[in-house]
Amino acid sequence: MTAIELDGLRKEYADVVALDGVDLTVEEGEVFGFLGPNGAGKSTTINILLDFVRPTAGSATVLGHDVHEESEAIRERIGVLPEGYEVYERLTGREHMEFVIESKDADDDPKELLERVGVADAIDRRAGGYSKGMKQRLVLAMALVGEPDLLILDEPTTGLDPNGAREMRELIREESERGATVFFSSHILSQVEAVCDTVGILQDGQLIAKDTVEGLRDAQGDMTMVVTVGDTDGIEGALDEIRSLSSVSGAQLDTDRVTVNCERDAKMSVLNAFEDNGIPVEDFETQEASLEDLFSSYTEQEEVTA
Ligand SMILES: Nc1ncnc2c1ncn2[C@@H]1O[C@H](COP(=O)(O)OP(=O)(O)OP(=O)(O)O)[C@@H](O)[C@H]1O
Repeated sequence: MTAIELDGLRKEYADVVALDGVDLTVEEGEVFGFLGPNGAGKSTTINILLDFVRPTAGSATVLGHDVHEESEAIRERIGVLPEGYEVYERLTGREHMEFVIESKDADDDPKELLERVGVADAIDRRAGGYSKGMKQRLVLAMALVGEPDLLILDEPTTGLDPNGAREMRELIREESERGATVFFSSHILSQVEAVCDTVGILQDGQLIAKDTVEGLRDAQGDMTMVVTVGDTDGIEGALDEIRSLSSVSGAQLDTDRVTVNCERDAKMSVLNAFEDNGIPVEDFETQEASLEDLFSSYTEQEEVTA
């Protein structure tokens, strides 16, 4: 069974098209990172999954259930950290947990879950006095109640300090190891890269890429090579030849290091071009595009072709 299935999902708000025909499948057990610039439609998608917002057209299922017709069945099996979550100011952390445990008919220990998110010390304090990050951790603990089959986390690391962000990554990994599917949106690409099996990039309401980070790199094709040369005499001739290779998009010399932007399979021809022109290669390293580079290259390409 698929964890999430979107089929031709469209959402219009007056004259704004927030989602423009999104097809997406997230398999059970996957850790899926949902990326996109501000206003791309990520929260709208999540709000449709949670039945907070109705789509204009298309359909969405979660764990095989229609998001609107069978929202109750879905609610029992998912855990959610929504955007703009709120806590009850007068209730303690423990009372929040007890409320969710009861409503989900679960038997979790409130303290244990609060320990997992690092706010067990404040278990008997009113949540109104929690800091922003503590509130977020509390809502996350509430999402973990009942070992949900699917966790939907909207920007889970916003508001967390670096330790909190690391703990969040660990928690996502633990939940995934338990067998849960995790679907989370984020702007913090390094976080996504560290934990996701698959990422989807949404832009202007359209899914413009869906792949593993490695797959996106392959599709993008480019990498950077930094070549250290033993001698720069006559290097201009070598650089001209390298720049004329169809698989090379640029080559720059800086003292004894040449930075070459090229396709991933061009490594040997670049190195040969140095040697053929009498320039000894002392060392070289390749730098893969980070998810950040891939993200900007995908979203900028779309802007150019739009
Ligand atoms: N209730 C609403 N009424 C009118 N327009 C809306 C509403 N909600 C969202 N939109 C519009 O739909 C588009 C998608 O917004 P959405 O919040 O889904 O994007 P997002 O990817 O979550 O952005 P961000 O990363 O900034 O949170 C935007 O143009 C936004 O202005």
